[in-house]
Amino acid sequence: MSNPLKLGLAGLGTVGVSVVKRLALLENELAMSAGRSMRVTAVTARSRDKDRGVDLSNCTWFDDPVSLATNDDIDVYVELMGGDSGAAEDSVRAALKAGKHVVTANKALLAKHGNELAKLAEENGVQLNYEAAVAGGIPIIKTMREGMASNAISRVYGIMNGTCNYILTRMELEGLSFEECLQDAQRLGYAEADPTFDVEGNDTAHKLALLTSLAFGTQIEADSIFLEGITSLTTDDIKAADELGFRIKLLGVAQKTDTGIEQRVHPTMVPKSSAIAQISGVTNAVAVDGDAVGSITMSGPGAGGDATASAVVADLVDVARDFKIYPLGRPAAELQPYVRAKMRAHEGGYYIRLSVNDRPGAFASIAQRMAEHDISLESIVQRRSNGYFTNAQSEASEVVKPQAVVLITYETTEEAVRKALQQIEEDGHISAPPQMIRIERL
Ligand SMILES: NC(=O)C1=CN([C@@H]2O[C@H](COP(=O)(O)OP(=O)(O)OC[C@H]3O[C@@H](n4cnc5c(N)ncnc54)[C@H](OP(=O)(O)O)[C@@H]3O)[C@@H](O)[C@H]2O)C=CC1
Ligand SMILES: N[C@@H](CCO)C(=O)O
Repeated sequence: MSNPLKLGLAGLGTVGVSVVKRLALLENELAMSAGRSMRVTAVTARSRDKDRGVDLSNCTWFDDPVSLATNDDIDVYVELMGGDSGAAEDSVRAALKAGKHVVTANKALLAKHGNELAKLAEENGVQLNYEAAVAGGIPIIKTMREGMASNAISRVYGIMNGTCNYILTRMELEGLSFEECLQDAQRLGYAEADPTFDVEGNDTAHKLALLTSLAFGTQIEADSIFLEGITSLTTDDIKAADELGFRIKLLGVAQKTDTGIEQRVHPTMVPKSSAIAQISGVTNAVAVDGDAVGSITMSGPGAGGDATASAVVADLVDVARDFKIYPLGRPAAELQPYVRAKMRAHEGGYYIRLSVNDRPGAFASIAQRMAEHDISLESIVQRRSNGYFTNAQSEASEVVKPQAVVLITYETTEEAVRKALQQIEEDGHISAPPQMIRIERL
């Protein structure tokens, strides 16, 4: 057997510690399948004194990630700190330039700098592996980059953030508040260091940006992604979706259209009977449509120490086996420029919740605005609220009853819906900004 593969590990948090444990637990099995043993020889984190619950006594401690990344005594730099700049960026760049293989779970870094980092890895003849960066334990990078290499891919979509799916599932099934669910997701190690990245959709966008590049052979272009998170969703929306036969999921979708590639991340209503609606808790699911295979869907744990460590260690096994592949599936110089499809041209059904002031003519006016933009309504659900309030725009003495009205549209365009809603707001018949959720009949 060859010499051990020496690993320098930066980051000893949820994922880093799970990687150390998994390497120790499966030491012999991994050595057999990889053809050589793997050993963590050097580590870094912010705090040297913290008890991590793992034995690091044989590892050299580094205060500085860049020094670790470039140290002569490591073969692979394993970056598990997170962040799209600073220590993560500097150390990964330094490692690649120093001829070290890099394994990382850092989708934020790759979404921002992936094109350059892939090029740097190629120039230095080393691997840049990042299976853990997308959908945790699901081997979606390998599936798309290797297993589906002979397919022309037309669409990739899915639930790619465990924290959001965990929150939405518990809000729906247990009626818990958003904050309670988020705190639990943080306690369980699912959320990002800054959880706004999860709930505002950025984390899904980072992952989608990587899958888009693999799917269409284009440069990574995360800044062009249409982005809406789950923070504006209310329990009323979740209940209304349920009553109408839908479930709300945060989806990332990338698909080819006539005008370019659409990349979007937003809460989506999916029919309860669809496969994606059955994905609950921290589980992720990614579906890929290819011309030869039709549609392939993979589901599995999208976050958490063990699941993510599974992907990190698989990447390490690839390095140990000396498996070579272009990080983005083709030479970085051959990636095509990304051409963005306009979100306003997006076609689909829409859920619209309006808080309508119950005055004569309000409903007729709303229906008229919809008709003016050729929007056909599949259903209208009207619910009287328990309370009354005084409408600021009405006479001081006038008391109006707000009514929650939910409209479900047939297929229409984003442009039409946005224009109609803008006019409805200007008409003054609603007491709060409209809620709009896209429907995907998967
Ligand atoms: N948690 C998950 O389920 C998943 C996470 N990821 C990604 O994996 C990476 C790590 O995530 P996770 O383990 O959850 O994060 P944690 O916050 O749990 O751990 C981060 C670790 O990095 C160390 N660290 C942070 N900044 C520095 C720095 N400047 N110098 C040295 N060490 C530093 C921290 O040190 P200290 O402990 O001393 O503070 C900590 O040990 C991120 O990129 C994340 O997006 C990917 C998939 C799933
Ligand atoms: N915070 C991320 C971790 C996995 O990438 C999530 O919840 O999905």
